Amino acid sequence: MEKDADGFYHPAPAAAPTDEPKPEAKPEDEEKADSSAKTPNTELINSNFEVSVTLADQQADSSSPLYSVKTFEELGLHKDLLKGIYDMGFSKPSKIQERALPLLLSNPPSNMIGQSQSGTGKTAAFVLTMLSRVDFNLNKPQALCLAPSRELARQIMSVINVMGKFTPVQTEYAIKDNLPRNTTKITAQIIVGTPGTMIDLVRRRVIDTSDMRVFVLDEADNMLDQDGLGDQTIRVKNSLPKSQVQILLFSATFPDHVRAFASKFAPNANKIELQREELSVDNIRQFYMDCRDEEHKYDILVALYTLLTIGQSIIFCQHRHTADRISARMKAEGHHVASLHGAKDATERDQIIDRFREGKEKVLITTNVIARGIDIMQVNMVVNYDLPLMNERSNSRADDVQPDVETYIHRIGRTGRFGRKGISVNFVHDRKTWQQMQQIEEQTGKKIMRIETNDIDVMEEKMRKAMK
Ligand SMILES: Nc1ncnc2c1ncn2[C@@H]1O[C@H](COP(=O)(O)OP(=O)(O)OP(=O)(O)O)[C@@H](O)[C@H]1O
Repeated sequence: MEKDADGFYHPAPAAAPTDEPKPEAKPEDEEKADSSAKTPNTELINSNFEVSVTLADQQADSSSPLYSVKTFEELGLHKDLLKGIYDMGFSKPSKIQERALPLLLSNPPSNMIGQSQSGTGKTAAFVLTMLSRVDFNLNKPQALCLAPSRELARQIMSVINVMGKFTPVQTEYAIKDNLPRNTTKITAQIIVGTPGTMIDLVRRRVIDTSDMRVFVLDEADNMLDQDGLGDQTIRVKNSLPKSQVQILLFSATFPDHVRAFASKFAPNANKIELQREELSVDNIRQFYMDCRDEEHKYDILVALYTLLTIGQSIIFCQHRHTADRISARMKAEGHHVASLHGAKDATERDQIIDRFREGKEKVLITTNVIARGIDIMQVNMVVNYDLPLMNERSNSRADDVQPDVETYIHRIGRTGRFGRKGISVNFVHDRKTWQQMQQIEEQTGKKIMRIETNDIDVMEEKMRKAMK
């Protein structure tokens, strides 16, 4: 593969991904699903994704009707919780919920490791479990939920508050700059937060863990990874009573290097998972655009601006300074964009994500900080301005840096929520990024199609077609 006359890197002809998006079989209710961001796509509820269930109790019969439910009523939930579920507009459990909920809610409580694609209803499953396990008459912490970012913790909290709105549940955050410094005791039943703040509150005994019943790790692979938040998460777990706590690990991805540890962390867990190839959903159409160099990436992003604002879009950069730099430049050129990353202070982060969630901002330029879990239905485009990369180790040659396939799957999963359509675009600009994209393609088993960038009008037309 060499640079051509236009300065682009192209694949060898035999391996060339086709220019034209493949026609896709339209799900029957596609039009309906697209017509309103509020109408869930029943494709996901009816989908044939193979959900594999491994029961911790080998004697149990996984084909028993007890292990799969078609309605929320069958779960024997309290009527106030059922009301909350229906109030959210959920009529039936999703595929993963069908299998997960009976196991999550059965007694005695058992641990679970649940893996299914982004946007398939994992959050609702573990929130329902927390809400149905706590005793509302006891004013003590009984469920802890950890997430890797404050944005995700706040989102999970909003699901708890909506689903639990007909119950007397009390909730509290364990996120930075939220609790008054002189707080001595949290009496709320469910606490959601990030690991650093949570361990701090546990250590200072602001959170008494003696009555804990449920411990949830959302984005669990990231939370257990030693390169990530592993240490702090383990410390939180070690503060919990040794028995009685139901441990729930959920993520769209569980790479091999955390899989074994996850099984130790949540011993005897029931496991629900999908094949890796099925993890990036088919309703997200993936493209790449080849750019001549870094500067050309910026030009292409600007050329895409109109398309980015048709719905909402998220632009992912590898570094905070890139997010700041391109957003400042775009703003100076009169475009309306927002940027969000971990170096901004808590209040600003909250304001930015809230404005984006409310649709007041249409384009969000960010880093991996919101690659996971963030659920905003109107996001119909994700741009990987920089491909996600594994931690660049100081001693590794630039050429050796591997793509971070898990993060890629999570990033593109910010669109195509709950079976809706979405598109993702990767910018490649040299041999190295091209190879990294090929590795992503190989490892996810999903084709990434090329979109020409030579002629902006043609590019725009192709994108518009793909977005329909
Ligand atoms: N049974 C249901 N019926 C209708 N909508 C649902 C149902 N379950 C979940 N949803 C909606 O689908 C969207 C995605 O769900 P959720 O955020 O739970 O996905 P997730 O699997 O946790 O995603 P991620 O892996 O990205 O964290 C949410 O907006 C949620 O409200």
